[in-house]
Amino acid sequence: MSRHRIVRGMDYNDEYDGYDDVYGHSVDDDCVSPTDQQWLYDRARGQQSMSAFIKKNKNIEEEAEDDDEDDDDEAYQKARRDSENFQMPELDDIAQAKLSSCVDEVRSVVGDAVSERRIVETSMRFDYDIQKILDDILNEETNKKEKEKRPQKLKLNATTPATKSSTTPKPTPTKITLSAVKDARRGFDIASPKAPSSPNVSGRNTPVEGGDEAGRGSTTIFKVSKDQAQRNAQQLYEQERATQKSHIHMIVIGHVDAGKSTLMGHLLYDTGNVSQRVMHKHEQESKKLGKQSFMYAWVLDETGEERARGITMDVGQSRIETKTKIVTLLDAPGHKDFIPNMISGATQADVALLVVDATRGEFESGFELGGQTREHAILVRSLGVNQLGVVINKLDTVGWSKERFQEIVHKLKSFLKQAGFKESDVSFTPCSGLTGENLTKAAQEPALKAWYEGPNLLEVIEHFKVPERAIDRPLRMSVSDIYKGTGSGFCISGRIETGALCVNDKVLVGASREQAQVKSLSMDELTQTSVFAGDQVSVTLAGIDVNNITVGCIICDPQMPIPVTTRFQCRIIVFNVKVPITMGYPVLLHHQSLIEPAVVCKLTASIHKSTGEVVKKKPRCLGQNSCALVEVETSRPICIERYSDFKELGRIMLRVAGVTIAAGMVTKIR
Ligand SMILES: Nc1nc2c(ncn2[C@@H]2O[C@H](COP(=O)(O)OP(=O)(O)OP(=O)(O)O)[C@@H](O)[C@H]2O)c(=O)[nH]1
Repeated sequence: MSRHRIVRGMDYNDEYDGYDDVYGHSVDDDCVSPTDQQWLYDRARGQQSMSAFIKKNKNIEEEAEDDDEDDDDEAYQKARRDSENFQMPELDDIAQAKLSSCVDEVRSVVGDAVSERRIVETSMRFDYDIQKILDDILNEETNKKEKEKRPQKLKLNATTPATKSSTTPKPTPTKITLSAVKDARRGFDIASPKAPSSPNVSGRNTPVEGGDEAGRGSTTIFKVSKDQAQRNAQQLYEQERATQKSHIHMIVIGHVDAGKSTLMGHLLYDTGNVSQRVMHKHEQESKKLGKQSFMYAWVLDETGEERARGITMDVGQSRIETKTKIVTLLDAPGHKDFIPNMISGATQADVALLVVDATRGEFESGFELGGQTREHAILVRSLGVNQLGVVINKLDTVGWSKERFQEIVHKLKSFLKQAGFKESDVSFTPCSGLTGENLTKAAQEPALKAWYEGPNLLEVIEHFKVPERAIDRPLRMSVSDIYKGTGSGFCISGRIETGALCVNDKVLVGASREQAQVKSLSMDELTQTSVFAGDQVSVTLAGIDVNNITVGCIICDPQMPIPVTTRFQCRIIVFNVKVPITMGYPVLLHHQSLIEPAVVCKLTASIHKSTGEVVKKKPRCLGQNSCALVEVETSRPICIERYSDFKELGRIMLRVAGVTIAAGMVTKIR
């Protein structure tokens, strides 16, 4: 009896409507089928693979673009640093050039502690005289008086005051050195956060009329403790974690029924992470329901509905310890209805295990006939996962056939290369999650032992490299869950993408820019005093209404806030579109755990996949397998980063009617 009776009972013609022309076509040994050409990147046709696309985008900032875009970029730089939707004044070309070089020069001295608006205003006021501008900015008292006297010449969006500084010693501009300025900045009397007039006033759940009134454009730099402001996160990390094992998050992906939960459940049991008593209970209970073959899957499929329906619906989480690592396992749902959950899980992952069912006909339906093997692999790669362990599972059903193993490896190798995985970062392991063959011990089954001498699954996991963590960057944490804690305040959970977070730290929450205080931190239910980039954590927050925080929002450093915007430019690769993308195309934007309705509001240019050169400015539409610069607009403000600034927060995915139509990287924030 199939575990997925209900799913299998579905009308797949309806279910996979829309996938026909993208997913489910074979990559043959030597050639790609004609329909695959629509979305796979065929080098033979002079087009670039996704790997090249992704590689290319790593240097996106350095790419030359057309003149219009250069102008836009100036605007972007300002908007990004100001962390608000600050509108640049309209100036003629010469004034614009003067202003730009002035802002850059001032910025190189004062760093990010001074708002963009402040620099622009001061630059214009002092007719681009650098010395006067620096003098003014670094002398708060003078600046304050000047500001009071002078009428507002620029039409600005936000109503909040610009950054204040009061106690900065007035340095002689000619003597300013970077270190001196840094010291001076530390002495700024940073304005305290303005208390919201009502808890809901600027909440993400309560969009406020007039956009910029919503507090997202605030230029206030919040006051934080000296300890928080001067913390050396890298040093703290080394002190606290030097003796601990490194930690990685591994997502387990693959087509529905490939055996992911069984494999992980068995692995957890074999590594001693599930007691015999619990396993016995699962065995007895699953037997009663005539579903004994799911007993290992039940370790991770914990909800009644998942067990009754026989499918994983949300990402199950558990952890194992290897000799050198702590590995958090994220068991993703395979069915296409739950891809949003799978995406949310994949955003937390460092590495992935792709499970395929070796059973004849089953591998083919997962890989070639509209299955999720392809989509999952492409999604995790687009989300930045570059190490992949492929598990050729259920090999017991084909008598441990070497030929079947090789056939599958061959087909997958070719596809994964085109999806952007480096050959050296991909491994293939024959296993049976049900029998436990080759999971934690070398192959025992004679038919497998006869031809396989490679690593078992645990060794594969052990050999994953730990990605570098951006610990010394400003704090960014994406919220994937919100729940009521045991004490006062409430809890959020999610991944620290960059930086560090300590108990008592002040943080800014999402697009509302409201401030909250960290009351407690925990990781795997253990209390912590500090957590770091790469950690999956629970945080108890105080000082903010629970209604003002939503899944998908970003928690950030009050002194280096994340940009908030409703419009950004991104470079996308189009996978599958029934109707070509035109201006006004409605999509669901996936960014970390955020799912937000959005519109493709501008088709800036079609670009060449290999060279990144503009092929056509302002194309009228984008078809399958095209690469383009587009602008996306959301109805509500969201927190987002440029890929070149924070690659962790600069990736997006566009989906329409349950189908992933494009993946991309944010290149500019408006
Ligand atoms: N013969 C055999 N059957 C297996 C193996 N692994 C899993 N199965 C069976 O395959 C079915 C599906 O297994 P699951 O572990 O639930 O599959 P899954 O990939 O987690 O399913 P979703 O998460 O819902 O996509 C169950 O009936 C399992 O007993 C295996 O190695 N060999």
